[in-house]
Amino acid sequence: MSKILIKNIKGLFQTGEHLTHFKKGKEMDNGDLINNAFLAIEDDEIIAFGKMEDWGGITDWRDLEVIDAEGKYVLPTFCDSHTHAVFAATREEEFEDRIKGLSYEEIALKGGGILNSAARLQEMDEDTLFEEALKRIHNLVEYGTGAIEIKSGYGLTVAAELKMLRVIKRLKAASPMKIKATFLGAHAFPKEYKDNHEGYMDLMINEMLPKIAEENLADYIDCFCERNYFTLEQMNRLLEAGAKYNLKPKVHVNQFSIMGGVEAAVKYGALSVDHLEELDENDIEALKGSKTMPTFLPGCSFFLSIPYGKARQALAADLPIALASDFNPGSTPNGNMQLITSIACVKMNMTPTEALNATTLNSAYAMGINETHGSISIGKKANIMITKPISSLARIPYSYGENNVEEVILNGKIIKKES
Ligand SMILES: N=CN[C@@H](CCC(=O)O)C(=O)O
Ligand SMILES: [Zn+2]
Repeated sequence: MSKILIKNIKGLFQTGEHLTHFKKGKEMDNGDLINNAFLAIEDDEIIAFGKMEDWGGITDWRDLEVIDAEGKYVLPTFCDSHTHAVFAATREEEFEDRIKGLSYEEIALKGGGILNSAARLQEMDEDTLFEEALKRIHNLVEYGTGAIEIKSGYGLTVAAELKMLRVIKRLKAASPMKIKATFLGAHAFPKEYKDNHEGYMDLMINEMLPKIAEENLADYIDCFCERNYFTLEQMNRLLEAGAKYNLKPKVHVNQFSIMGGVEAAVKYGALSVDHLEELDENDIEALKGSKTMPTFLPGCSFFLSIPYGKARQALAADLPIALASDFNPGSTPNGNMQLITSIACVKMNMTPTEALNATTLNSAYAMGINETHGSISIGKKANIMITKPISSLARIPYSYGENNVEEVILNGKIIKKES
């Protein structure tokens, strides 16, 4: 049995035994912070926490590892509920094209973008793809990410989509991170189906989905519902097909245009609706009282110079908000969740506490792991990060681009830094 006691914690964030599934509206500015706290871990679970003065003492000190966190904060690790972290190559050439004036949509229409990534991924063998993705996500642990959702969608053929999902399945087994897999065959229409969209829909529904279900390769289903990509009707058809295999939706909607995707996704019981750079009253009404988590991706807005989500409007309507990185080689080549909190504070006027709630408890909900992750609660997984000595929690979003995390514990084990 392994035991860790973290003592003298300057502030223990997101604590509680009976936390609701997520925080919404005004609740999001409450961090449930305990000052001068302790946290006790046994094996992979949190077994006790509270104020230092209430620490009853541990009677059995054998094999107990004590960490003194004087001047440091302890938080649940980030849950990154939206990424495309399995890919074959970066896309700097498109970055330069955009600097010279082409838009993301124009590059895609020329055959770049997602189709560019798909061509590269189709050529790469499964082992190389796996090894590179493992290194890539492991690098994120140092920045405090303890759970990650990863999508397919750079395959776009039966073989390549299955290859991507098998890689994600292998990552689940190889990484200490909690990983969820999402099938995103409906990321873009492949070139061969340019003039036969229904043919590609049939391919996904009749060939990809049954094989994915047979090998148990996906937890969720996604669709990029957007002009020049998938229509509302196509998304509905796909989500209905996914439901037959118990795949809950988590969808890309409202990145560039509003097509009714939010309302439809809520109707199909989506766990989250992601992007939302565009959001109208109708969308907000549809989300009110629903079980669907509105998820903003501020890193994408930053990198593509497109609007930021209207977080304040959503919070004023008493909605919850999750934030995720959207880590991918095209629109967001960075998975640092601390940076995501910075952009959310600076560009979306979220408070540091709101941003930290949105990247822990609420994003855990948005990837379906809130029963075990996303807060400091007894019985939850011991997935925590210890900051460097810092003046306040606001320092995390404030010092944008800096790594304020000193140590990460996943499943009760201290993660060693790569040398
Ligand atoms: N918008 C759709 N998918 C990704 C970008 C994919 C890419 O450009 O490779 C996103 O969420 O931003
Ligand atoms: Zn995405």
